[in-house]
Amino acid sequence: MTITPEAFSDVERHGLYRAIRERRDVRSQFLPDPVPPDVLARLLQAAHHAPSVGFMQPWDFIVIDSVDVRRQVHAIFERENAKALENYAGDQASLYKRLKLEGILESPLNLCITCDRSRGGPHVLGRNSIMEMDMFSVCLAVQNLWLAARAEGIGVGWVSILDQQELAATLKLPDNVYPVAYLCIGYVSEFLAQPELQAKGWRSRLPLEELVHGNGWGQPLENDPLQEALRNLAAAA
Ligand SMILES: Cc1cc2c(cc1C)N(C[C@H](O)[C@H](O)[C@H](O)COP(=O)(O)O)c1[nH]c(=O)[nH]c(=O)c1N2
Repeated sequence: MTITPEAFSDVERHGLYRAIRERRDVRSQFLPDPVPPDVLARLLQAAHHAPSVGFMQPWDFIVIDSVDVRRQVHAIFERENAKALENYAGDQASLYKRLKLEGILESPLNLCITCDRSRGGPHVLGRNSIMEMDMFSVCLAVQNLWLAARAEGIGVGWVSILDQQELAATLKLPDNVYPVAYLCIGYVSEFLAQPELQAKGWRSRLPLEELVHGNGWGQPLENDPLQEALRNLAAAA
């Protein structure tokens, strides 16, 4: 069975681009309202429909609603965040201290998306040369869930300031299972119009036209109609 390749309607297309544009990493705006099971099931299904190397589907989803487990993860965050702060000095350190970088306890639900590196046996189609392809596949599942959540009005925040081994022990992961993404999930009071790190002056979005190269690193696209189209898009934004 196939599906005809006709384009999405304007409304559908705009909806997809809107979800991409208005998706945010949420830390500060979580509401305590629970995520209904049918909505969570849709988000998990969106994640499960991500592409994966050799159709490996290396992900598992650990749904964490226990406050006790979340407190343990939060304690790991606090230790790791204190270490991360040591990388900065002066004004940058003061700004780093003021950043809110997780919503582990404020969000009603945490979700860990893992990568089972041995799923489907040792030889995975497409993972023969680059072993990390299974991890990249899990990242695509994360992004699917993140975008679907935005369309449902639900915020997602990725917390990576965590010791991976301590997190794996807390979640009782087997040796072959790697915790790729620790996510905080819940309805929000608002979605910020721009990334929180940009709003707080940490870092800004880079101009897309400076990141598009022609035929090799650093090769210009000058006079290329694509360069022109990129500039037009930036001007319209
Ligand atoms: C792999 C990975 C890991 C992290 C993140 C993202 C990704 C992709 N981000 C969120 C990140 O800061 C955010 O995506 C950017 O600042 C851009 O903002 P928007 O996602 O567009 O709102 C993130 N944010 C945070 O507050 N604490 C964290 O530990 C992390 N870790």
